Amino acid sequence: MDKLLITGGNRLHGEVVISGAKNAALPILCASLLTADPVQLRNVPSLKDISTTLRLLQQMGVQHHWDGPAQLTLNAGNVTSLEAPYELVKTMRASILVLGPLLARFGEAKVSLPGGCAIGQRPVDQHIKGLTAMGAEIRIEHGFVIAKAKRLKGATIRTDMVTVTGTENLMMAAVLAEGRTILENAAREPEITDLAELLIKMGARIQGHGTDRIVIEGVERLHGAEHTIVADRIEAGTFLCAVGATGGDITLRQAAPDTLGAVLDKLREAGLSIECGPDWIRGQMNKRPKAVSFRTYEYPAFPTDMQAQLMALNTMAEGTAVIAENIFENRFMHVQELRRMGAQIDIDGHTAVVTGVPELSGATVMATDLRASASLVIAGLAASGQTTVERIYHLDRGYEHMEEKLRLIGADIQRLKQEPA
Ligand SMILES: CC(=O)N[C@H]1[C@@H](OP(=O)(O)OP(=O)(O)OC[C@H]2O[C@@H](n3ccc(=O)[nH]c3=O)[C@H](O)[C@@H]2O)O[C@H](CO)[C@@H](O)[C@@H]1O
Ligand SMILES: C=C(OP(=O)(O)O)C(=O)O
Repeated sequence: MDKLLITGGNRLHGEVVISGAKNAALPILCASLLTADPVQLRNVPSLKDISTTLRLLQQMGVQHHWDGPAQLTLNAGNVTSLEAPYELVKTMRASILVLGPLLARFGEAKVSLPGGCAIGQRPVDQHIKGLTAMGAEIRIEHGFVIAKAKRLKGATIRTDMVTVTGTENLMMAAVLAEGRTILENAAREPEITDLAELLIKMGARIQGHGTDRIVIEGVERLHGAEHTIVADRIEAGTFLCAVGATGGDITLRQAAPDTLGAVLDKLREAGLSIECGPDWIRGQMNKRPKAVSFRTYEYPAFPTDMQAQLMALNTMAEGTAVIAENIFENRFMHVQELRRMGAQIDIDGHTAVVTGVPELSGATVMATDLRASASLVIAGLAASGQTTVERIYHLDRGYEHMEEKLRLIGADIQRLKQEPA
């Protein structure tokens, strides 16, 4: 398992090109199952989760071809299997996103329940509730969701909570259903808007995406389309936290500042000077950060996927921050690792109280999930001495060439390759 070796203390200066969003690309790859025509994508990030999804689609008979860097064509003209096996699903929650498209186009699907994930229980009951309301017969057997439906029928579905992949799965199912589907209490994340925009290019009739009420008129079939995946707002936010921690002056290119409102507000509160253009963000920091309290909620509020990174910034800030995690019940696993670096953090239920210290000290730490890993990298970049971040396969799931991008802006960071025993 690879490790990252970081020597802290370098200020960050220069430009970073932001990749396409993982959480938009994953549902979009699954949306290729909805048509027999080619779907051409640009700005596809090169990530472990993307290669896992491509393997999953490939074993169903979906062909893919890289046409150039970040350019991918998918063709689901000859689907031969309607099953998503455990081996491919276990590492990646997003694989549940083949359920809606398979059921909508082929009338059946057998999808392994996603494996236990570190940040919470993450059930898929709302996906099942919605598809059942659309007329699917669904049973759970031997760890698989087994679903059948002659043709899905439009329905009004109000999910018990706001769910991102739930909204995506139901939206993808509804585009080929008979009649009108209304998704109430829908998620409003920019990645949902991006998926809806691709589906509309494929011939889907969708309105209200980006709001909490999405209305979909089902059509008989979809056709191929071309689409450029939206920039990764979480990657952008992570780099801004990094410069907040080390000090310096960085400009993010090919970014989407309009998707980052709540994050930019908090970073400004922490003392960063931030300027934005249509597709760039400049972040400058020349002092010790100030502590900023925040609560995670659904978009457009502060995202849970940025909680660990902003906590890392708070560990070295002046003052005390109160951080409430309201989306996942077990998303503080970076805390014990940050403490190993000298951070002062108390946890009470879903609230963390972080009292900033003047400096963290490098240590060997263990990455436990994707964003926890990013928080440890941020802490390591600012800490005194050397930090080793172990188990970085989590980071490779969701950040494209993170250490190379950081090195280009002056970080002292290396990957130590370790072949599995
Ligand atoms: C691939 C992808 O896009 N992942 C993102 C997606 O995950 P994901 O879509 O899995 O997260 P959800 O929005 O579904 O989860 C929100 C909350 O609802 C609960 N829930 C969800 C569905 C369900 O059927 N039953 C249920 O109880 C979850 O356990 C969680 O507590 O949104 C999360 C919240 O912004 C992000 O952290 C993830 O990065
Ligand atoms: C939790 C995340 O991803 P996933 O839903 O794929 O586990 C994330 O991107 O932070």
